[in-house]
Amino acid sequence: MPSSPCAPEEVRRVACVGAGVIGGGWVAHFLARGYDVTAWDPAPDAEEKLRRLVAAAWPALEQIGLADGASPDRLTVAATLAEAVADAQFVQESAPEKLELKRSLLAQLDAAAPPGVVIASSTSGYPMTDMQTEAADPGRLVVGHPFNPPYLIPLVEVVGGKRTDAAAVEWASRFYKVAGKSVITMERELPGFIANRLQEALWREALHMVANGEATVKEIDDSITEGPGLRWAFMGPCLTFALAGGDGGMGHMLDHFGPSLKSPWTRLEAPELDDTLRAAMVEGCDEAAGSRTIAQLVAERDQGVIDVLRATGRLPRQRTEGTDGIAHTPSTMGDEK
Ligand SMILES: NC(=O)C1=CN([C@@H]2O[C@H](COP(=O)(O)OP(=O)(O)OC[C@H]3O[C@@H](n4cnc5c(N)ncnc54)[C@H](O)[C@@H]3O)[C@@H](O)[C@H]2O)C=CC1
Ligand SMILES: C[N+](C)(C)CC(=O)CC(=O)[O-]
Repeated sequence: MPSSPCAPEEVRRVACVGAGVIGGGWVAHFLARGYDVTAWDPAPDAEEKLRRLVAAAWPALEQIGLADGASPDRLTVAATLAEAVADAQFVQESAPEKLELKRSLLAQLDAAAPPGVVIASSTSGYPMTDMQTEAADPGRLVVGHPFNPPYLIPLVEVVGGKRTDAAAVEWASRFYKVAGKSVITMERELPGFIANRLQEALWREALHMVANGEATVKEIDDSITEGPGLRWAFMGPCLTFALAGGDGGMGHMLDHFGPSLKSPWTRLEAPELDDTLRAAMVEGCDEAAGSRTIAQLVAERDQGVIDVLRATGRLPRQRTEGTDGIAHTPSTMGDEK
């Protein structure tokens, strides 16, 4: 692979390919961090939806602090994929989670983007080794797995495939940090990466409980938001459980509770996602949402994440009032740029 044409700190132009929930979220994030963003999405109504998503996210982004010069006006929606990436200095792909589509799209992006520019996929679980098979220069393809919404949740998991150049992984990790993200750079490929492997374990058990009538959607959600979720925002599951061992820490915790690992609390197989389970999950979520629309829930979630980031010291607690009446808080989530 030719080396990247610029240092991560010098990037000014980012291309986002695929502009749905996650691609749109990336667009909002990069705009808020002061980049020029070009997006492309083949759906006929993509531009309208994208601009709506950015407008809905912007108040939250203003709250956490915009980079100098950041503006939704710095978004260009390109007519073609080639136009979108023609002068990009970094490309984020967020197309649907279909392996064949990813393979062919990444090959097209590789053919169209300037030589050496790093191309990252938002995939939720495919190893890059499986996606980079058709690209002429697989060395510059990495996974950059975000969390929804990418404009508020700091984590990105970065990992290359067997044919990825180590320099591309290093470059992408550095770039995301400069762009305000919190990065885990994985040494080796793992389907589902780290966080989704953990989330899927929880999710699988939730589906089992609903399928078996053991718990409702609301009980499952409350059990996390009123319970362990409060701890997980600032202390992970391992350290949290070390405290369950009292002064004896993790050692005592394992001696005491280790045998329960063999109890039937965990079920290794995923449940069949049949029509009945699908309907139960949809109905349960509708009930939990009550009269709140998706747009209202998104705003509620965004405010909740900001409050948690602030409460846990990852954003300044004090806000200053700008002359326009908008709270401008310098974000600590992008302090490397
Ligand atoms: N939804 C989520 O919570 C998360 C999703 N991801 C990953 O992000 C990626 C995108 O997922 P979502 O945004 O949820 O899907 P989505 O369905 O909301 O958006 C996908 C977009 O891709 C567009 N598209 C279709 N064919 C395309 C092509 N050939 N080239 C470019 N764009 C194309 C669609 O028009 C659509 O706007 C997937 O790889 C997914 O696994 C990662 C983290 C979280
Ligand atoms: C549901 N999902 C597997 C696509 C979720 C993710 O990949 C990450 C997230 O946002 O939790």
